[in-house]
Amino acid sequence: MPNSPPILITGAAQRLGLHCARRLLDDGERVIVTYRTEKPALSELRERGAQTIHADLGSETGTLAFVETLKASTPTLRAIVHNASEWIAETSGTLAQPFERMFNVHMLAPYLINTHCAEMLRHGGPADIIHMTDDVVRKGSAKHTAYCATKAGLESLMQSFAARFAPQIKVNAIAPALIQFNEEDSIDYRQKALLKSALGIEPGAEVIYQSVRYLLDNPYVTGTTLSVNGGRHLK
Ligand SMILES: NC(=O)C1=CN([C@@H]2O[C@H](COP(=O)(O)OP(=O)(O)OC[C@H]3O[C@@H](n4cnc5c(N)ncnc54)[C@H](OP(=O)(O)O)[C@@H]3O)[C@@H](O)[C@H]2O)C=CC1
Ligand SMILES: Nc1nc2c(c(=O)[nH]1)N=C([C@H](O)[C@@H](O)CO)CN2
Repeated sequence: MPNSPPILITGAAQRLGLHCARRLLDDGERVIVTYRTEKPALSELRERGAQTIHADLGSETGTLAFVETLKASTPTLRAIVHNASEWIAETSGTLAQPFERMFNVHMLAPYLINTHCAEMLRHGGPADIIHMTDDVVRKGSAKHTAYCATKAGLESLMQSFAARFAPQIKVNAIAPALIQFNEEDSIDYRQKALLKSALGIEPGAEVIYQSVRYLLDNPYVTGTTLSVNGGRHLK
């Protein structure tokens, strides 16, 4: 869609966000991605016409600086996908600092970006905001307590913004569980994680792109959470 406003995906230099950026470019969408750390795949996205903006969404200052850069880059947006995230487990060390970091990237940044950029989505055409939460919000997490709490906050923000921005802007969440392991995950960890869902597979990032595409294309879905969890709730 060469004349359609761009889709913004935060934290899309790797993994799920990168895959969604690639697939949306395949669809002919205009794409803007943010990155905190330069990664090899960013060159490919730039060659394909994506705009890349450096953004540290770990503080109010960093997020507001990004908002200014974004507003200078485009007058309108087709969608915002809040994908940037840190997955920090509880350790015996400091508790507050990781909690603050995840609060900032999972809650404060989406809150500020949605508030400051809503007008960019009000252009008369289809407009979406998508919050990437986590299936673990359903029941809490003993090992990723602060992570889960901040993702629960992101889920709540989705509901509030859906009510506030209707009918011009649809706002939804995607709640994944075990989409793509990290390289350092051990065989034992992987085997145990796969047993936690009814379907028992590591699906890969395409299922997240399919979920994003569904929400972008469906004009009658807002204020909802799309669970992409392989049936974890059945176990
Ligand atoms: N992968 C999975 O199986 C699951 C993923 N999810 C959710 O899906 C989304 C995508 O997951 P995944 O691709 O694994 O995510 P990653 O862990 O790969 O993180 C995505 C990006 O977020 C960026 N980021 C982290 N903190 C900040 C910050 N303060 N400012 C700017 N960017 C930041 C990272 O940048 P940098 O490279 O600089 O660190 C990274 O490139 C996330 O929201 C995640 O919580 C939920 C459940 C399962
Ligand atoms: N920012 C991230 N969040 C999450 C990740 C990740 O790699 N980065 N991974 C998971 C796991 O897949 C977990 O759901 C099961 O192992 C959760 N969130």
